[in-house]
Amino acid sequence: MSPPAPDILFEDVTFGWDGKAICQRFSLRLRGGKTSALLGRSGAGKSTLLRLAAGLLTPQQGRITSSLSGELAQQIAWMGQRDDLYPWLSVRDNVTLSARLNGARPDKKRAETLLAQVALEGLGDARPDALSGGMRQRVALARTLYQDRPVVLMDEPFAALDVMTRLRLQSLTARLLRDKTLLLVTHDPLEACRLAHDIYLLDDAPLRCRPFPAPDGDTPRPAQDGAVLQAQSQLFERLTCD
Ligand SMILES: Nc1ncnc2c1ncn2[C@@H]1O[C@H](COP(=O)(O)OP(=O)(O)OP(=O)(O)O)[C@@H](O)[C@H]1O
Repeated sequence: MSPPAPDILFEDVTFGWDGKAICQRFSLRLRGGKTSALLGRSGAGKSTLLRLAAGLLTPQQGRITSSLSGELAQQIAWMGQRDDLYPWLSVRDNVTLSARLNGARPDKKRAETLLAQVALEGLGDARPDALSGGMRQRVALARTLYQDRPVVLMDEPFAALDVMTRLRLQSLTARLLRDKTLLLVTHDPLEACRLAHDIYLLDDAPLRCRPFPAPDGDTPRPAQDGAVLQAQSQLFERLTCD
């Protein structure tokens, strides 16, 4: 059995680009096994925070740790706005890419099971170019699940999709990543209100984090639910008025 998904702790993290501070003594605890959404103005520093958590950038001060023992970077899977599928590999080989990169034997059966879970059954031999944008993002989701990491970082994963595809993928993501610690950067207040247990608004650099009350209830919350729509409109107001 996998260990429970860990809390992620940002402690007094300071980081800047070219002398411009993005965060100064920034602290935040992400609850293990829950989805936290980060929203804020473009350029506030949301992606920088994700990259710090992933170990792609190093804090100039402070630290980012997991409540599980071991290195946080090894506990993380990443999914971004672009699917980054390799066009010369089949869909199945894209899903099992992490095994190839680690010199492990790709588990084709598991890849097929995951493709079925994202409703792409039988498409393992297809090339990514033959798929729609929504299908490609579902392959990217299967690739993320294949890594079976307890923490998933998502940077605007559905931003490039049409609204109906986006809603479907949000629901699928919430179901398939239910037990993970998920940190989701999004510009979409509805996405945050449907998927997140904890919502944070980020002020411009140097970052300050303000909690916003997420609607009650299990995720994915229905997009047409009254409480979800009300929270979405309040969140939209906070984002546009601040
Ligand atoms: N590689 C880099 N070199 C220098 N500055 C950078 C680099 N990457 C990001 N920045 C700067 O850091 C700031 C925060 O960028 P970041 O991408 O984290 O913001 P964001 O909140 O994710 O924005 P968006 O919502 O538009 O994606 C911006 O001013 C950006 O120009």
